[in-house]
Amino acid sequence: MSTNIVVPLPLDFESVTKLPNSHAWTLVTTDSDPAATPDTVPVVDLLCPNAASLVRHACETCGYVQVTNHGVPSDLISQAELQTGRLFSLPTQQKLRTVRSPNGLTGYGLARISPFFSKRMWSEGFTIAAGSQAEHARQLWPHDDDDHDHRDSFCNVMEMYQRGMMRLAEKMAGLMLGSLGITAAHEDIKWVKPKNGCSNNPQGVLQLNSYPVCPDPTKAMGLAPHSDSSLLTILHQSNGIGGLQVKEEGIGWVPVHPVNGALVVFVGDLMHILSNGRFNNVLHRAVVNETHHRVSLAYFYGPPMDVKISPLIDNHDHPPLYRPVTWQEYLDFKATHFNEALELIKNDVKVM
Ligand SMILES: C=C1C[C@]23C[C@@]1(O)CC[C@H]2[C@@]12CCC[C@@](C)(C(=O)O1)[C@H]2[C@@H]3C(=O)O
Ligand SMILES: O=C(O)CCC(=O)C(=O)O
Ligand SMILES: [Fe+2]
Repeated sequence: MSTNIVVPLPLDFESVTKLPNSHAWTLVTTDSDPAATPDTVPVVDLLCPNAASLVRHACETCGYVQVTNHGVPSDLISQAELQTGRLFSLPTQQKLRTVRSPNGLTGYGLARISPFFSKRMWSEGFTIAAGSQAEHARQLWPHDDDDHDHRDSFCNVMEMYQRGMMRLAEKMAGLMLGSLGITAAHEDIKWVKPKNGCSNNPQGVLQLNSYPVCPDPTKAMGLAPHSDSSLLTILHQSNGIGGLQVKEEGIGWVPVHPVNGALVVFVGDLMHILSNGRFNNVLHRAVVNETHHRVSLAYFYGPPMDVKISPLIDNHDHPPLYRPVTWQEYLDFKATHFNEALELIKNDVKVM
């Protein structure tokens, strides 16, 4: 006997003129409170000689940093944003051909954290991993003629974008870990710089997010508060259209305005574990607006799926806070326990 699991689908946003009750959250403040502006916006030029210590400071305090001179061509980023906009502007029926299966990783659908909230989010997502763009593009554009061109340009751009992101992610991982005195020579993180032909490679997952224009942004939530499960996440957000916010201790939700040419790098849960709690896996969310369709491209970088991650800086004064975990195990905890996942892998603290 087969069980039919019903996957909740994103709304057909274009056909909606009034915020449905299913999507109405209790007041989401979208305006930035001037008092809630951080003292320093962490923007680091990666060509600057003291980039590593600036990155380290940002990771320890804010948990994110905006990087410039990152080496990813601006033209490639614009192309990827354009292709993302084009994908989400397809008719709903066409996007639904690639809908993510209940236990699947890739394809079109709601944010995975949706089941943890009683209200729906005002967004749709599309996940790409390990070359999945080719199969999805065939489903999205199945015909020859014009479809063929759309298919090719989508696949080429997404492939190049993932390659650029992987390169930058490796650079950022090296900088972050190096700033803590952990180098690639360390036995436990040899996979950060894999040798040619080595099969134990780091993994990348590309998540395309779309936040359609919303009739009542003060009551809608684009993407609910979460931290990322990755080691680090590289985010590009539409130029000039804000929406990303981070939670600052003692302040509240603070906007992260897009900086022209910069990419946002978040400390993920696995980096928080590796750094034995020193790097802040910052809580963040996305809010929506009434006039502009916003897209973002989030690249999640993590270790090879079967590699155990455990705190690398521990000493007598700071015993390891967490027990070893693979990315896959951690994603499974996250899928069942969401923001409590880290608690599940905490070592018992013995109170004397
Ligand atoms: C590698 C991954 C991180 C992610 C789960 C996923 O398997 C692919 C989508 C990612 C995403 C994007 C939106 C926020 C988030 C919490 C979610 O629901 O899906 C993240 C996941 C994560 O970091 O745990
Ligand atoms: O769209 C954004 O600004 C945030 C996206 C995000 O946090 C994510 O995809 O994990
Ligand atoms: Fe995120």
